[in-house]
Amino acid sequence: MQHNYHAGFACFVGRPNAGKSTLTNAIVGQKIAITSSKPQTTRHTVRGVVHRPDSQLVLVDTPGLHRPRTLLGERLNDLVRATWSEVDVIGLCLPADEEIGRGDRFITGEIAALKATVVAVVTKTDLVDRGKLAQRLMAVQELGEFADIVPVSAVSGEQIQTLVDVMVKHLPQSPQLYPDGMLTDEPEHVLMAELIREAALEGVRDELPHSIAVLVEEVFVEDSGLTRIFADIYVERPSQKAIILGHQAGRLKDVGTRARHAIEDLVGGRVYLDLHVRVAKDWQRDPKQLRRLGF
Ligand SMILES: Nc1nc2c(ncn2[C@@H]2O[C@H](COP(=O)(O)OP(=O)(O)OP(=O)(O)O)[C@@H](O)[C@H]2O)c(=O)[nH]1
Repeated sequence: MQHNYHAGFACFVGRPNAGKSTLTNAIVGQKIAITSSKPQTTRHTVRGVVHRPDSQLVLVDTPGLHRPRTLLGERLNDLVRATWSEVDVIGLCLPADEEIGRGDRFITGEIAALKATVVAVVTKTDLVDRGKLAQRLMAVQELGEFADIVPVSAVSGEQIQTLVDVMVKHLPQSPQLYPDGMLTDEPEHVLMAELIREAALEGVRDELPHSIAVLVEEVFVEDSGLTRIFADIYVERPSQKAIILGHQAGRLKDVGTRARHAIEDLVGGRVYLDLHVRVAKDWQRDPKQLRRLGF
């Protein structure tokens, strides 16, 4: 483990419209906010990873907290608290152009009990003048105990790097959590795998009904913006491999082109797709293989 390397999870919370999503995008600085219509299997959706030489800040999405009115509401809130309790740093977003309200006080109270370090983030500072901002900062100071209070504007970019510095400062010492250059994890991988699987099945659906699975091994976003994806298409038998490959692997080439276009639409940039077809004998009956393939 690299000495003095810090890494951990952080999320932004706050009432609706507080500027959480805009702030996340400003920090990560790339189009990575891919929303899957499928229910998430992981508790966190990683929205982005900020890589620095000595640290890694992993920004996750967490569901919003609501005033519980029903038992279901309480259960949901328990889930939210469980999720929140897994992050190291929470950025509480409070818009500079609005008074602190009951919703803000409620959320502040809820997160105060967690182990996470809470940083108050006064958002949308470009919408107020200095006098108003000073007033708001004082009101925030009275709202609760915060490790830091950072005013930012996601629109002008002001103080965004300072906020990252502050959040990183509160991360625990830890080995690197994600490979260099990786910006998102599972949900995006799952979506990419699904697009590749769709392309691979096109035209041969009747021949290969359920015997094909796709595993995205690695995704790297290069500085140039090119996304490199390494994925394996798994089939059960060599005869099925031959179908996927086609004559002189010509069919696989088409599959790759179709999948690449679909993924380029998804990530909003250029994609290099490296596809391999592998035979994993009877993977559907092997729990270990199934788990590996995400089932
Ligand atoms: N002027 C200005 N507007 C901002 C800033 N950040 C966010 N906004 C605007 O505020 C509105 C809400 O921003 P979001 O990022 O969607 O807020 P959110 O907290 O994710 O909202 P919910 O998804 O409803 O919880 C949007 O119209 C943004 O364009 C900022 O720094 N400056």
